[in-house]
Amino acid sequence: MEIALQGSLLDGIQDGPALEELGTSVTRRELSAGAWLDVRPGWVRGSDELFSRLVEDVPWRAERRQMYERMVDVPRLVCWYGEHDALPDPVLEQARQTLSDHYRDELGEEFCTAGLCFYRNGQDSVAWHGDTIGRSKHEDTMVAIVSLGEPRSLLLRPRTGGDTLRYRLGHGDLLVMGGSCQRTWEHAVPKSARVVGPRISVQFRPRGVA
Ligand SMILES: O=C(O)CCC(=O)C(=O)O
Ligand SMILES: [Fe+2]
Repeated sequence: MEIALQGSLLDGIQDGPALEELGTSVTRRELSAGAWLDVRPGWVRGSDELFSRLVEDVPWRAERRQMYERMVDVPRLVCWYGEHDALPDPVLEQARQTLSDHYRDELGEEFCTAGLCFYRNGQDSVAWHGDTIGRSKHEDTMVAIVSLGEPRSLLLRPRTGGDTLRYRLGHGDLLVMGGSCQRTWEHAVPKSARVVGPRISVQFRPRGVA
């Protein structure tokens, strides 16, 4: 009796990151042109510890890319996990599985890859783009983003012009871009002039979408 009680008490105050329920806690927002967003604030409980673990455990890489005739630093650190790579933390494995289960009927396939971005401070950013490398150039798909650490603004705007939407994402929030979102909308994480702490974004995508 005492032991059982202690066990259940320990469950309730269990340390360490874990996933909250997904189910009906996800709110959908229909956008124009067959695009939509699902949002689930605070999906990862204890997310600050997961953030710290990923800062340490992920082999972050600085990338450079050609911009006209110059090579420039990509303003964030990155790490890419393909479908056969072990993810750097069991909570991310669990997140990928839970997302696959939740969206399987609608998506018709699994989330496979994980792209990680580390925004070290307000100077790190990602410019306006859609994730249109691969099948997402022509097909509807989903990109699920888990945000850890300090909140940053994720902006979205329709390619045909229109108002920009702003979501402040951090501390375990989930946002899923779905439908035609990668083709018909663009997204960005702009630089911030304010002093902002670091954020990690984990993007889960189906095979052949980048
Ligand atoms: O930081 C984010 O959540 C977005 C990252 C992103 O759009 C990308 O890597 O394609
Ligand atoms: Fe993106």
